Amino acid sequence: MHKLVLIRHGESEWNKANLFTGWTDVDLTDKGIQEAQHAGSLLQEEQFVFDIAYTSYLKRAIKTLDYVLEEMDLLWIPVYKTWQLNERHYGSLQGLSKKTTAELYGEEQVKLWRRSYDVLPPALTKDDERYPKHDLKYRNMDEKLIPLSESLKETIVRVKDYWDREIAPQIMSGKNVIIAAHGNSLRSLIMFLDNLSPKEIIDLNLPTGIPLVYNLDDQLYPIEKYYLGSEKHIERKIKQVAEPDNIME
Ligand SMILES: O=C(O)[C@H](O)COP(=O)(O)O
Repeated sequence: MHKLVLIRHGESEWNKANLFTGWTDVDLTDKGIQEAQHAGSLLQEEQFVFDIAYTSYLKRAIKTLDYVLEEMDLLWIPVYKTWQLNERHYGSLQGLSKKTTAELYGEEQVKLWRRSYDVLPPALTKDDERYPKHDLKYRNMDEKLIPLSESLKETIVRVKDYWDREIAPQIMSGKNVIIAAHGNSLRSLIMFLDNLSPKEIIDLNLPTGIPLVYNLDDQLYPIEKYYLGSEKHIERKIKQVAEPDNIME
């Protein structure tokens, strides 16, 4: 049996402000730091040990992983960063308030943008300052791969490609892996791990900073999965993510 742990980054500045974030590189809030540290201490208490870690190019996920590994005294393990684990690109919604967007376009439309499998958020144009090519991090990236907007469907393609090439072989070879990433890049991973349908994925919402543990068989099919932490607290956090009006605390 193989163990895999997924963790969505702790609360970010833009989670707190209720803004569409996507590839915008915003920092953790103090609460987000505490969530990450708490996740690390839970994993430590439960005697998890990791051999290798993966994260995105975005500091909210990178720092979450760092706080987790620091709590576990595992800062020395190899950490691989990739744009392929970045949050789904939210196109020209990035920077807009989720609440105001719902008032302008209606809650149904916002739910489609946020949770449907294949509805694309409105795209950026290449002269927009939010276009990733203007960001140093992506300067060596093949322009054909740089998104102007992504639905979950597109996000899954790049997450699955990285999973198949890099992560799955490490797990198969016996390594314990932790992945610190984002609400929708992790929903993508979960969609293919759990073999969810486009209808089933709509209702999956990931809380910030809570470790999700998978026990996988030799073919990497899930045998069991569970969140670490108090059930009531986790349910409340999931609800906040699911309902736009409750995202603000
Ligand atoms: O990019 C964002 O705004 C968040 O990380 C995820 O947002 P969502 O829960 O609205 O998809």
